[in-house]
Amino acid sequence: MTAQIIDGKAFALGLRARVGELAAAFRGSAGRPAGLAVVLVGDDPASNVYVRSKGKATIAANMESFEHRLPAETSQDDLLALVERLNADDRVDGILVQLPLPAHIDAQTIITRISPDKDVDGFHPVNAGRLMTGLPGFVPCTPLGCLMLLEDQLGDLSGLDAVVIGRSNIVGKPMAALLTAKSATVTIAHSRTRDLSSVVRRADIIVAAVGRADFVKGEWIKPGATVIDVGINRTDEGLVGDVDFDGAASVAGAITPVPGGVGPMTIACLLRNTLVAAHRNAGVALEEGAI
Ligand SMILES: Nc1nc2c(c(=O)[nH]1)N[C@@H](CN(C=O)c1ccc(C(=O)N[C@@H](CCC(=O)O)C(=O)O)cc1)CN2
Repeated sequence: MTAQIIDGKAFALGLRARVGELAAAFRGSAGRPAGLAVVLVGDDPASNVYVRSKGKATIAANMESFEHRLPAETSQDDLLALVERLNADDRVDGILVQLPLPAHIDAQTIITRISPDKDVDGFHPVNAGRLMTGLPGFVPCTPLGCLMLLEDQLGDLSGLDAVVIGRSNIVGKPMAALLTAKSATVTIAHSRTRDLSSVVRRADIIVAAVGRADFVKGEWIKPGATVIDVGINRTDEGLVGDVDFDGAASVAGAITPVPGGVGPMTIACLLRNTLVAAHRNAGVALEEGAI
């Protein structure tokens, strides 16, 4: 193996500690803690674990956690009514509805009802528009975490060739927007991309977010490239990413592992976004570049 392993777990712990210190200071100046409401509908086992981790991480970061666990048969109208109550609750700075939702609920309808100023997931169309136009807003946590790891690894990204594999609203599209804003030359590849291996071979940065185990092969990777693996695929061999790790690690310059790479950054960035939301909502200044 030649690649350096990018330790997302360690980076996330550092970020969480910084957010925790700033959240304690916020509590002092605002006279209340920053608050995050997390809503889980149903009993998906992985979602259940993520929601529990988010609650624990919120409390450990000196913030208040409001957890709402609703039965799988909750109606869309009842969920919308809860979102409206959370929008109006001054103790709540950030609202997150855990995805996926049960099939009878339209996720986009729910996301669009969250106040954009409490949308710490950054999924609301207003925040997507702010990201595209360079206005301050909330950036989805997973791509924000990927960007932090990339900048920590490579420094200035300008002029680098980046390929984002996957075009979801949650990862692929915001990731491409973030890399574009950093002046990388960005290609979004997807299931209809012709000759994907050649497209990937040009890239200095590869972000794989396809949701298919071991999809990206080592032979596709340019020697020395930086590989960010967003995939979390549960297989008989355990948890694996979208990148064939062993193949890629023998050619890449640096690579994120699964687990322990991008995943932990998602929750750390959620806490970061909640802290930013709390400062904005309470009118308390947060020093530029503090986190
Ligand atoms: N409303 C949202 N729903 C979902 C999001 C999201 O950002 N907002 N992202 C994912 C799930 N997710 C957080 O919600 C998440 C996924 C993975 C991890 C993580 O730390 N993964 C570990 C492995 C943990 C495991 O064994 O499963 C790792 O990669 O090291 C944290 C959060 C979908 N839904």
